Amino acid sequence: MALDPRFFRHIGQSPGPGSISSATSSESSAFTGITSPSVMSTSASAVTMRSTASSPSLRAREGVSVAVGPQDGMASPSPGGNVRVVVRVRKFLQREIERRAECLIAMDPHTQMTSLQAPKANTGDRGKPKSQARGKVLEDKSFIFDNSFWSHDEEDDHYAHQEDVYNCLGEEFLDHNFEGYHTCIFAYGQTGSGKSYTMMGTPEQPGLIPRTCEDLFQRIETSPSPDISYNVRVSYFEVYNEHVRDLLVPRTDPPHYLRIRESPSEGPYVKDLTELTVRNYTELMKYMRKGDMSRTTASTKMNDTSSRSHAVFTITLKQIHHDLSTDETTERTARIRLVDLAGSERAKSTEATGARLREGSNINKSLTTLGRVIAALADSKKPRGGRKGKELVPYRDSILTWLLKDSLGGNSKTAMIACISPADYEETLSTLRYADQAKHIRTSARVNQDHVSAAERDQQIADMAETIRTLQLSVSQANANQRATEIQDERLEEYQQKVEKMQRLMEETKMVSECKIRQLQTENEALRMHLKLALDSLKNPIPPVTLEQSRQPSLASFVEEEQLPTRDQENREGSPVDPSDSEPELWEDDHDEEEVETASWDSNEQEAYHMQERMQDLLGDLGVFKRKLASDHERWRLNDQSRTHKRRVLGTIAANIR
Ligand SMILES: Nc1ncnc2c1ncn2[C@@H]1O[C@H](COP(=O)(O)OP(=O)(O)OP(=O)(O)O)[C@@H](O)[C@H]1O
Repeated sequence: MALDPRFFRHIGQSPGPGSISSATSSESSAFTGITSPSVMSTSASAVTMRSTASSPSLRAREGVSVAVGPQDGMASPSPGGNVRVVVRVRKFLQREIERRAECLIAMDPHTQMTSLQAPKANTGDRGKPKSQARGKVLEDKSFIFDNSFWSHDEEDDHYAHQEDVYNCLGEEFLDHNFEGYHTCIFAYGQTGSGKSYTMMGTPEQPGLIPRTCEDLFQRIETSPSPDISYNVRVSYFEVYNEHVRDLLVPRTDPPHYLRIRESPSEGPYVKDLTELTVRNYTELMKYMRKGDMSRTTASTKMNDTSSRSHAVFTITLKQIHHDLSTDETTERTARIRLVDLAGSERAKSTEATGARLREGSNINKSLTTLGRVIAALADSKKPRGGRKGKELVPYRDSILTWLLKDSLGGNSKTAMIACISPADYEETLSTLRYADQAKHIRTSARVNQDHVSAAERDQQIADMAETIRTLQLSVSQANANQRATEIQDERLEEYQQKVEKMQRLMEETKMVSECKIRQLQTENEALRMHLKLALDSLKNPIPPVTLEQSRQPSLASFVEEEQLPTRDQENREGSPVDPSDSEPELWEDDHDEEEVETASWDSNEQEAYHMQERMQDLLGDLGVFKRKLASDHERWRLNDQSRTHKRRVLGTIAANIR
């Protein structure tokens, strides 16, 4: 570990204490890049090898001048460096022990060589180095990397613990961050090969990310210069099924995905990504764990807690140094990107179906693109500077490569940790080939430093104050507009409620009216019938049958007798009529009957007449009622039209307001 030499020079002090992470951590280990005791003992050849790989570590240590680079307010240039590539093999997992898997990996701590042995066809074939698989000849392969971390058997001397990986790689990269470089460390490998273990680790065995965070705050807290102030911010996102999701905000259903934008100075970035300022290690870890919990993982046949997404944890370190004597400020910004990629997987091995299968195919797709990007960047014969060259690197073919564009081939010191399983020939060979290609990638890291004079700073402050004022104005304007919109919305809602209520009322009234009409129509019909019957019976009176029988002869006799008295009178004209001979009773009776009949006719006629009069009145009333109903209907129809019109107008107002 080393603190920024420029700052030490400024205050004339030596670097602070070493990393708290490891007792084996020391300047010598950082120089050699080898920290486990056994590896340290064989450091000579390793040093030679890493020197030729032009690792960022050596450049940074030699390049103290970088830290005191040009004071012109521009980022200082630095020669390009190759991507640093390390490989780590894990121990056997339970399922591999159970199937008595054979370890196909060997690592030489002297040369940092990783060898992959072809699997034997059967146990009797021990001597034969070659075997056949699907028509292909499987051969032993060897690769040399910047570091080969042997984490297979803890009993071995050169076993690499979590802290060894950090001391060898993480610590050195943190040095670069304090020097003002952007860095990126990403773990690559097949599913279940140990990427998350290396990057995150477990609470008992913390990985590279927590160790980097811890060391970062250790360095800040023990910073010897009071003139330097630090600002640390973190963000954490995942790329899942080709979508970006913020891991520092609670999960939502449906998930909220973020968009990617590109700025001319910063390259591609995630828009609206949460970036939190952190003051200490505890706070930072809290956010990291929160993000970790939110990350998409699932159990597969190959790994109980398989990461189904690529996770990108970013720490932005800003160092502001103010020189009291000149009243000048120097700002250094470094971005520490720590990436835990999802593992490549074979559907056949994972036996995934449904969502898992879809995830797996998306993971493979983006990793294939990463492979093509690495291949394009590693092919030094192809020009990369011009327009033509840019088009050759397929960054945009996946979200992952698009977002890592700067880290893979731009302003960053980058390391790849290739994680391999000890007993999977084909997958391991593929990973080692990827890693081998990545060694050839050269990035163009530069110190991100801004030098600001007192006058420039004052101008910046004035500009910022102006921007803040404008923003405040637009915020208050927006607030006012929002309030007005809210009031309009409330009114609109109120009005709509009233309209609905009115509509309901009218519908109810209409129903009652319809019911009344039906009743009146029935009554009217009944009255019509009644009247018709009454008139019919008046016009054609039909006497009751009994009355008809008794009254028929009497009527006949009545007619006869009506004529008789005339003759009798004629006969009796000369002779006195015996009053006793006359039939006065009969005459009286007949006369009474006639009178009764006439009276009854009169009263029936009267009754019919009254009834007719009443019917006329009722029909008249009905006509009035019908006319009233028709006018009510017309009124409602007009109201309905005006309501529709009002609604339309209000709708247009609301839409205009929004
Ligand atoms: N160096 C190691 N030492 C001990 N255990 C390890 C080591 N590396 C990996 N493991 C164990 O192997 C298993 C798989 O590791 P891990 O989850 O890190 O794989 P991965 O590459 O991240 O997988 P995926 O891509 O599916 O997420 C875990 O149980 C982990 O604890």
